[in-house]
Amino acid sequence: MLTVSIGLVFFAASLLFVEFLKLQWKRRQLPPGPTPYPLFGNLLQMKFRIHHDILKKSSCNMSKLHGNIFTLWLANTPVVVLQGYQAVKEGMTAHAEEVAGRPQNLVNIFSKFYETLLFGFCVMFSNGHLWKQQRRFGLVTMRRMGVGKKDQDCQIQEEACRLVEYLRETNGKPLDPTMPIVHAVSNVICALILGHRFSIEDKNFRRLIEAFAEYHISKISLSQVHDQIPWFADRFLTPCKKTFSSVNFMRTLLAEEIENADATYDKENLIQAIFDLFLAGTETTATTLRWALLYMVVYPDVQEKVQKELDAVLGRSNLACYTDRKRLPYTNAVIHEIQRYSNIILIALPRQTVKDTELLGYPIPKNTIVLVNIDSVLSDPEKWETPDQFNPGHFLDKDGNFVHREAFLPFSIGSRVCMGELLARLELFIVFSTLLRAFRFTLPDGVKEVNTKFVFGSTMKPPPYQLCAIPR
Ligand code: HEM
Repeated sequence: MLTVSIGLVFFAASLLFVEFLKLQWKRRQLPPGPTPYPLFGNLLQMKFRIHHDILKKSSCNMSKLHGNIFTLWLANTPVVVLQGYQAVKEGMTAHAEEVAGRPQNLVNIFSKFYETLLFGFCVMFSNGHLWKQQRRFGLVTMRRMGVGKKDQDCQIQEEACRLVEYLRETNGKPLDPTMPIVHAVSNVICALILGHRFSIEDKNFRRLIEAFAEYHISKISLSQVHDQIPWFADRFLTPCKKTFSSVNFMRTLLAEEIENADATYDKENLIQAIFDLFLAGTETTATTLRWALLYMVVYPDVQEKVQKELDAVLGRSNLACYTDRKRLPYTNAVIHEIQRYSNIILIALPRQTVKDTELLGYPIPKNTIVLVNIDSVLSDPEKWETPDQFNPGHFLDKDGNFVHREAFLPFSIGSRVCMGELLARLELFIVFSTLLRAFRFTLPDGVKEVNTKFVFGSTMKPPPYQLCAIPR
């Protein structure tokens, strides 16, 4: 009996050893990185989590050890990580088309669950012709609907003014600004792509927003259960059922909207394009605006300076337009610093090489996953004077003029750069300026300290907080 056990242990150890050698052979041409082990790759070193703290610490250490491009193994899948401005810029632009894919087999990095939810052709995760078609369609739709034109300013101004009205009704009492901000941002997208806004009381609108929130909080653990036993999850797991029912509701509502608009486009394609813009465009912008208000209560001197500049340049009555940013260098710098410092997307959506290519001198085979560490760019010590401090001075010269910084890449870079960058910039500028002209934001009485440590998720959100909007 003992001999059989020893034999089995020896056999298993030999298998593991062969696997170990195979792994070392496979990694010989890839960028360097920590030694991967059979079955787990580097997951043991990463404590089985792609968590920010771990990634920040380990990627800093790894870039010190291995340079600004290194390979991590998630089980037996190699993932090449680009770290810091120089590596990200070069890696994403030198052969932009060759790193423009998304991992086809999302099971490896996300899950079958998400693939099912996204119906396989969401612009964010599609590839090749389908991606090009969806991306072009989305961009043309946004342009046709006026993004970047004067009309778009008016739509955003209208939402900003309604947000002001809503906050005014609170009479300076403490409130969590999350829902009013989400309503405002969602209505900008509705007005843009559906041609009308919704009243906050509208049942469908409320359900639509809840459905998107439901979608965003669907957990990785949930997806893993769904992947293993889909029939069970679909029938008996309430969060799973809720997520799918939310997605179905969203798509049905969008289908009805298109029906009413008598559209002549390919219906499925159009639903997906609208869905994408909603999915990618609401949470990101709303989360940034929530950080913006939080930083204003944490840094009241910055808030006061913005308000002084807004009063001096725009007076008390004019509405803020996007072109005004040129006359408002301090306000513009503060908005940029809010985006840099809040850094809501630590790592861009995963990329995949679509053919054999080269990244920073290393040959990278087709179908290799590439991660762009945006966090490491927005806090690159070689590019920012005080990377770990909230400092609007990062975007100002010594005379107080606004300066563009090449390492400001919150929307990523390359062929798959954020499609909604312009819309997001418009929204952030107009909503932020309108709110700061109307209110002084303060902490509720008795609250002396605020937690600014982000909550890890699909975007890095501020922890729930309350503030008072005191009319100016
Ligand atoms: C503050 C707000 C926003 C931030 C920080 C942000 C950031 C990003 C980032 C980092 C990516 C990944 C790019 C890559 O893979 O390299 C992305 C992709 C994308 N974003 Fe945004 N985004 C914002 C707002 C928006 C808005 C308002 C929209 C649309 C209305 C939008 C639509 C998209 C789409 C469709 C993609 C996928 C592009 C593709 O795969 O080709 N985003 N965004």
